[in-house]
Order: sequence, then C-alpha cells, then structure tokens
Amino acid sequence: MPQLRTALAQVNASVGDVAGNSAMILDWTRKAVAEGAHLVVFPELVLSGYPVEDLALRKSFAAANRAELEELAGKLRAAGCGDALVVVGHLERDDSGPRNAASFLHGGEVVATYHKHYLPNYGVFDEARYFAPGSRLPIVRWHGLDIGVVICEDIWQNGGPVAALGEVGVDVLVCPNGSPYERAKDDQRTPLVTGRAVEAGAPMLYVNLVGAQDELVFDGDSMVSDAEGRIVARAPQFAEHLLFTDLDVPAGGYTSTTVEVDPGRPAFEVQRIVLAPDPLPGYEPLPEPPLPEPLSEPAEVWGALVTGLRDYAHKNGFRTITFGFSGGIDSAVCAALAADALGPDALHGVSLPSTHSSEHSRSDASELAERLGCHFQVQPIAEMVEVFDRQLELTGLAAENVQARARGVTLMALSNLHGHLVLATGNKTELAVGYSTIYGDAVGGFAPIKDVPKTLVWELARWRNAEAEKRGEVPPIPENSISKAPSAELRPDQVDQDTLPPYEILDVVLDGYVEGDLGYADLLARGYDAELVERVLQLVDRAEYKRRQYPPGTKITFKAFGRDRRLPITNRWREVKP
Ligand SMILES: Nc1ncnc2c1ncn2[C@@H]1O[C@H](COP(=O)(O)OP(=O)(O)OC[C@H]2O[C@@H]([n+]3cccc(C(=O)O)c3)[C@H](O)[C@@H]2O)[C@@H](O)[C@H]1O
Ligand SMILES: Nc1ncnc2c1ncn2[C@@H]1O[C@H](COP(=O)(O)OP(=O)(O)OP(=O)(O)O)[C@@H](O)[C@H]1O
Ligand SMILES: NC(=O)CC[C@H](N)C(=O)O
Repeated sequence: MPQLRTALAQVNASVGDVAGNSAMILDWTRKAVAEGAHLVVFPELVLSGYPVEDLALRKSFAAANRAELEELAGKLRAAGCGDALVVVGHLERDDSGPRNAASFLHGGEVVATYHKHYLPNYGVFDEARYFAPGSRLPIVRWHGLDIGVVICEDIWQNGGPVAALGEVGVDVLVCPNGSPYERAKDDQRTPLVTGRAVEAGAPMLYVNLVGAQDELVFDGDSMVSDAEGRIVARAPQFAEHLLFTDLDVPAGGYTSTTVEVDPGRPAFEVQRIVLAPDPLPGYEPLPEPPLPEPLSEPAEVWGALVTGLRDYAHKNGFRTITFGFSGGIDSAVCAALAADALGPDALHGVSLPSTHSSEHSRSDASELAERLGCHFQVQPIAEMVEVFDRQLELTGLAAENVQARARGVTLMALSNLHGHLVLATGNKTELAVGYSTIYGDAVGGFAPIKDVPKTLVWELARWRNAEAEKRGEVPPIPENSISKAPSAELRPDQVDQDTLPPYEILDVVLDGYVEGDLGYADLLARGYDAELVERVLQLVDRAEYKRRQYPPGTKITFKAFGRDRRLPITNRWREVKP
C-alpha cells in the first residue's frame, strides 16, 4: 500500500516574471493538493525562470526572489496547501554570492534550502559565472520518509551529492531540472535518472521545465524512477503536465548524520529536518497512467521548433508573424511551423518578386498560403531595386544583394506598421557557410530553423506533409517547394548548387567540423575530398561575423551556433593554410 502521493509540476515559467511564476506555483499546487498530493515538486529556478543569465548578478532581483518565496509559503498556507510539502526552485543570495536553490515550503514557512552543488559550465551553460556551489544536504523527514534534493547538473556528475545521499540513506530523492532539449538527449537523460535512483537506493522524482526561453527549449519529459531503476511514470514532452505517483517505499530511516569524506571527493554537511516523523496509513493508489509513447525523431524536433517559436513570440508580446514567402523549402517550412505555433490567422506571408523571380516562386508561395489558410500579399521590389541600382550604379554582387536588402527593408516596415514579428528563414547549413545576405534575408527578430541542417529541413517538410495526410488534412507544403532545386534567385538561372557542394555532402562535413570540432586532418581521415573540405572550412571560418549578427533561434542540436559555439570573429587561425 502506498504512503505518499507525489505530484511533479511540469510547468512553463517566464524569466523575470517572479510574481507571475509565483501565482502559477500556487495554482498548480492547489490542483495537486485537490487530487490528494502530499509532496509537490517544481522545476529548477521555477520562481525566477531559467536561465536568468546576468540577472543572477543583480542584488535587487535576488532579493525579490527570496521575498516572493517567503510570501509564497504564506499564500500556500492561506490557500489550504499548508499541509503539503512543496519543493520550489529559486534564486537567492548570501555572503558567498548568488545561489541556484531549491527550498521545501510547508505550513507557511520555508523549512529547508538546498544550494546546487555542481554548476554546469559548458555548452550553453555558464553557471560558474553566476552561482556559488552549495555543500549542505538538507534531508526532510515527511510522513516517516526521508526526502533529499539535488538539482539538475548534480545528477550529471559522479561522486557528488547523490552519492553522498546514497551513503547517508534517503527514502525519496527529488530533482528539479532546467534541462534543455537537444536531439537524442533522452538517450543520456533516462539512464542517468534511473542510474542515480539506483545509486541513491531511492525513487527519483525528476521534474523538468517545459517551454522556451530565447534559444533554449525545455521539453519536459519529467519522470519517476523506482529505486531499482525502472521508469514508473512519465510526462509527455512539450506540454504542461501534473504527474502523480503513489510511492510505496519502506522507510529506511537514516543511517548516519555525516558523510564519509573520500580524498578528492567533495564534503557535505547533512542537515536533518523532521516535519512529520510517522508514516501515513496506506491508501488506495490512483490508477497508473500508461507511459506516453515516445515521439518519433522528426515529431520531437518539430515539437521543439514549434515550442521555441511560439514561446519566443508570446513571451515577447507578439501575436502575429510576417516574412517573405519565396516558394522555396526554407520559407515553406518556417510558414508551416508558424501556423502550427500561432495559428494560420497570425501568419502574414509576403511574396516579394524581383525581376529575377521565377513564375513558380510566386505560384508556389501563393499555394503555400492557400494550403495554410494564412494571410498573403504581393509586394514587388523591382522598382525599389531599380532606384538603388541607378543611383549607386550597382553591378554584380552589390546589385544581387540589394534585392535581398529591399526585401528586408520592406518586411521591417510591415513589422513597424502592424507589429508583426519578422522571421529570418536561414537554416544551419546556410549559416555555416555564410549563404545569406547580411541585412537582407538575414534580417528579422527570430530565426526558427537556424539550427536545422538543410537535409533535415527537407525531412521535416516530408514528415509534416505525411502527418497531415494521416490526419486527413491538407498537407501544408507544396510538393514543388520540396522537389525543386534550391535557388536564391538573385541572378538569372541561379541555383545553390552552382556555388555550394551538394547539401548531402556539405551537411556531413559540417557536422564533423561544427558539431564535432574536428580539424582538417581529422576530416580527411574520414575520407572526405581534400578540396571540398578546404572550401567548406574556409566558408565557415569567413562567415563568423555574419552568424554573430544573425537573429536568435531555437537550439535543437548538440552544438548550435551562438552560445554553444563561441569563436572569435577576428581570427587568423586557419585549419588550412592559405
Ligand atoms: N569580418 C567582417 N566583419 C564585419 N563585416 C564584414 C566582415 N567581412 C565582410 N563584412 C561585410 O559583409 C559584406 C559581405 O556580406 P554580404 O553583403 O552578405 O555579401 P556576401 O556574403 O558576399 O554575399 C551573399 C552570398 O549569399 C548568397 N545568398 C544571398 C541571399 C540568399 C541566399 C539564400 O539562398 O538563402 C544566398 C549570395 O548568393 C551570395 O553568395 C561586406 O561587404 C562587408 O560589409
Ligand atoms: N521572391 C521572394 N519573395 C518573398 N521572399 C523572398 C523571395 N526571395 C527570397 N525571399 C526571402 O528570402 C529568404 C532567402 O531566400 P532564397 O530564395 O534567397 O534562399 P533559400 O535559402 O533557398 O530560401 P527558400 O528555400 O525559402 O527559398 C527566403 O526564405 C524568403 O524569406
Ligand atoms: N540546468 C542544468 O544544470 C542543466 C545541465 C544538464 N547537463 C542538462 O542539460 O540537463
């Protein structure tokens, strides 16, 4: 018979909205308590939002977080939730500096606080810049069970607080997380959660944020592992969710108050808080919900891209979106994403034909709008371009790029006029090799597919159309946009493949150079053509300045351009000597 009903609140917090996040925590705790939860756990830094970046350094922000936490404890009691134990992630500051903390709230009070020990400082994370690491392990005895807490990165490193809690003995381990999505991350996450549960000898309650913050998407995927390492409950990805589990754990009682200090291992101070020493009587558990079906790879990426775009727009106050519909694959995929994220009525597509635009670019663009049921207008740019060409006597590349820039100016004017968010439609492959016009098609506020390699753009288009067919809906993307050869249409009969290697080869080489950080010799050792590798590396290195000025966009890969890959713009190092 179970003795503890737990609820994991997989919620979408907003960075900086301390009052709004607090109201959300209150609301979700009420729902959980109404369903009989004794323990409610929220994600990492849920009160401040995550990541807060340099807001962590601001004393006023840390003080507001701590004050709100204490008020929240009172509000929870006033709302009839004072008998529950609620774990809330929050920012605070003490003499050592800012802390990434999680506190236990009960009976109108903050009864114990844990400070994250391992601070991730790689990839997109900079937590050593912000937080002082903690070394105190509060263990709260609640209805006869000893409950310990660790935070996110604490389970990604060996020999830290989980090992220590395993030694002293806990009955339940809770883990609030802010773990961003990337492709195939679940292959690491699930074994980590189950492995740490086994290590601690206790069920692990892993709760992750959901929703997006700038370039990061949190996919949720909260889960519960039993002490033997079996996943017994799991929340869906990309949706808010309250995950209930009835725990049937034999209370072990603590074995020790101190942790053995191994040389080379961090020391921890165990702090015992007894709130309710006796176990609850056993009760009838809730029926166990089935584990959600894992999403297919393209469905998961699509979910991440939709979430990233929707939350960027909404959290920044945009209700509508505009960008150029060229009839090509990139703008078509961006349009399908925007329609899924904000609804077709929020999408305002614009065809911007120049003298080099083909007939199919216009017809494919209008067919896209028709299929999606979004707004659509045609704004020819030929006359604007002609004025520039004549006045500045433009030829060659300068004349080609003015077309892309006339489009950029037009779209930004429509944004100013109507308040639309402008999307830049570039994909990861183009960003890598600098295949876009700076201040031209690179303008915009958000770039939804900037971390999606071109070959994956096609795969997503085919997948999204097939999904529509399965559901008996109109496939959103015109077949011609998928099958035709990509072209910038900046001069007559131009196609991408005149100047770039075939995308199938390019993406593989880029994967080695960008994601794998391989050097020239390593790439040759993989059997790629030397001349092609040289060219690709030169293109990538030269385009750093352009990438640095590209709009933010959703991260889906292990290494996205931006925070994940920081290279100097002014840089004379060349893998291949000129
Ligand atoms: N290190 C540096 N730091 C700061 N700025 C730097 C710079 N190096 C050049 N620049 C500036 O950048 C300018 C060159 O960049 P930019 O004006 O963009 O021009 P550029 O990169 O030379 O040309 C654009 C390329 O993208 C292709 N394109 C354009 C549009 C769409 C697509 C597509 O299919 O999606 C492809 C087009 O065919 C062409 O190959 C220079 O004139 C200079 O002002
Ligand atoms: N004729 C056009 N009308 C409207 N927008 C355009 C037009 N041509 C280009 N654009 C805008 O500029 C972006 C870059 O397009 P371009 O055709 O140069 O290359 P692309 O990377 O192959 O993109 P796409 O696959 O969307 O065509 C397009 O996605 C679109 O937003
Ligand atoms: N917030 C964190 O500590 C996240 C770090 C961890 N490696 C993750 O990606 O899940």
